[in-house]
Amino acid sequence: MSSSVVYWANAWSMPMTGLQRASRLGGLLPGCRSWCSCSSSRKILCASTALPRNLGDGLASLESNSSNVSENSLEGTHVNDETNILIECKDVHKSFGEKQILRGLSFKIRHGEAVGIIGPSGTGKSTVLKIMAGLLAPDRGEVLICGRKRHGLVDDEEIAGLRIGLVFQSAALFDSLTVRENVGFQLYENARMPQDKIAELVKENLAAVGLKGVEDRLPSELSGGMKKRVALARSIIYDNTKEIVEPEVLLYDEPTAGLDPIASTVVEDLIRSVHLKGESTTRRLGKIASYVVVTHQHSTIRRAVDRLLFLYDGTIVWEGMTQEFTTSTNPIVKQFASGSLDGPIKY
Ligand SMILES: Nc1ncnc2c1ncn2[C@@H]1O[C@H](COP(=O)(O)OP(=O)(O)OP(=O)(O)O)[C@@H](O)[C@H]1O
Repeated sequence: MSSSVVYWANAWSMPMTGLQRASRLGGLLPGCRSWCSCSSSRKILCASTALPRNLGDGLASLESNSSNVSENSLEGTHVNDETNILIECKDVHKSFGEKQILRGLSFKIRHGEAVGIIGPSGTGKSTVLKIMAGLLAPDRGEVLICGRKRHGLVDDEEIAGLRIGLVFQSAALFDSLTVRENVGFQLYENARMPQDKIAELVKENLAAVGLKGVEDRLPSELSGGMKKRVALARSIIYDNTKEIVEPEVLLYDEPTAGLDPIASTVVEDLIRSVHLKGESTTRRLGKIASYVVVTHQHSTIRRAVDRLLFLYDGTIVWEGMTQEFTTSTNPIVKQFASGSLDGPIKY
């Protein structure tokens, strides 16, 4: 058996064949699904014992980690660390029919990073997340997971030791299941835990997203914001009785879209709080080693991520630390940050 786990949280658009396939593979997540083609003796194969870096603390090395970034588009501090790369997209191309969406996209997500992907609507941000999660295959270029090329999609047996979760914009809860069953679905399906222990974990994870006493409700009895938080609880719950759990990269697609400012703050802080910053994956099991957030919201950019990738016209046209975003002189970034109609971005 492979030791790989690639898990996909909260996907709502999975075709039935995929669901059935996931079930066969033994790890179906709720609305999410889990491809657990793994044995119980899974090992951390790519967890770094190095502490995640505090990216805001003056790491001075500059690095162009994106071959298509223009000369002046790398700003500020970047990590020149080739040993801690969890996911790498290399010269990725993707078209839908005649429409070319990605035209040679390259970037790296390192252990410990909190990365935002921003850019105008329709530029392919969600597509990038799906490619990273293994739900879509690039037409050209490659995706490396812990340095190993992914040949297939999510159930690629050769990917080992890194879980990749995708939290879709839509909460994608199972309508006929209670909140408890939705949040605990993965554990009810896969874990060898007593039901009361799972219920306890569900309660804890719901409390972490600011929800109490909703376990017995159906999704239809929740507001949109509550559903999003339930979906987040579902994406962070894990079997904490296991001795070793793979580190995980969580990919969030517009986690705060449609939320009021306070609910957005709750979600942004939650995204931060489940991150493994400052701790070793080997010590705190099952926590989020790195995460990537696609967002349009300024508050989410400010609160939830440290480094930004700006996607435009199929490539990363700018990358920098979050604080550099508003002061950048890059005309594309300037226009986007100010919301101006004048500039290189045409609608
Ligand atoms: N499965 C698909 N089939 C055909 N076209 C698609 C598919 N998925 C995405 N597209 C198209 O690819 C383009 C990029 O879509 P994507 O959702 O990745 O953009 P985005 O940057 O996330 O947009 P937004 O910010 O509006 O959410 C869009 O034009 C979209 O219509």
